[in-house]
Amino acid sequence: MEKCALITGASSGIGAACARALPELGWKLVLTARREDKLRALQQELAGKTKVHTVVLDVRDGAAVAAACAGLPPEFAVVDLLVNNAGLALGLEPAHQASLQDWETMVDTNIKGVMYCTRAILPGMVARNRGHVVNIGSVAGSWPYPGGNVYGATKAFVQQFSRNLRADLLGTAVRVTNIEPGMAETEFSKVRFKGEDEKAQRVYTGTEPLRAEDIADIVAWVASVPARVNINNVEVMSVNQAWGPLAVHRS
Ligand SMILES: NC(=O)C1=CN([C@@H]2O[C@H](COP(=O)(O)OP(=O)(O)OC[C@H]3O[C@@H](n4cnc5c(N)ncnc54)[C@H](OP(=O)(O)O)[C@@H]3O)[C@@H](O)[C@H]2O)C=CC1
Ligand SMILES: N[C@@H](C=O)C(=O)O
Repeated sequence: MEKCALITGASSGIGAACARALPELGWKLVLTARREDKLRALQQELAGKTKVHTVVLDVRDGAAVAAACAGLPPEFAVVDLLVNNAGLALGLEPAHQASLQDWETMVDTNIKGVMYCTRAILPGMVARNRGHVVNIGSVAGSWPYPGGNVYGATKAFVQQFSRNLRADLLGTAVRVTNIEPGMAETEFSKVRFKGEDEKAQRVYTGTEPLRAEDIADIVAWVASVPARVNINNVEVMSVNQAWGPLAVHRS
């Protein structure tokens, strides 16, 4: 049976890599993000591999999330895998200098976006007594670093929300997994440094970070273990990174 996965933030990085990895395991896809051109290009790339429906969606807009999830075409309406991946970090300033607007954007995207999407999709999963919510947290949710202030705190929310969802879902067959990647080379740093490409590139210079595909492989794995198994939490770093986001070995 072809099952349907809904991925937020599918227009680049880890979300796009998940979209490329899941069809091999028989998943059809609902791909969402704000950049329609990127979604369409990915839909074209995946033509012939699986069925793909795209939805332009800003996860910060709770009403839009609810409407989009309620209005999926019948072929995509039964979502068995929700990948809450859309997220971002903005800025690396210490708390006393950081932009409040950046903080609000991170809270709205990384916390409220995950809440809105989960709340929209979860009732169907519970009613069918099957489904899986995979949240993309971060090592920044457990490990502090200078400038990580609100970004890390949003990912700590994702970690504890994932655990508390498990508590609420006990007695159902619905699974919840929190995946916490370390540094992965995606558009993440470009977004964080707001187009200051040199700063963004410096993050990945002299080291070999994770690739988006590495995280997508983990998403595919946690979704394909036997239904009796719930992988609660996966913390994954490049071999060149140790105890936290700034503990990166560079040659
Ligand atoms: N790269 C890294 O080192 C790490 C990343 N992560 C997490 O992984 C996740 C994916 O990031 P990554 O792939 O690295 O970065 P990218 O910047 O490559 O991808 C982020 C995705 O999120 C989407 N997105 C951002 N804001 C919104 C929004 N308001 N509404 C809908 N979609 C949105 C973007 O799409 P669009 O702009 O088109 O809306 C894009 O598809 C994030 O949650 C991030 O925090 C965790 C640990 C490490
Ligand atoms: N690697 C990032 C993860 O989320 C970070 O710099 O915090």
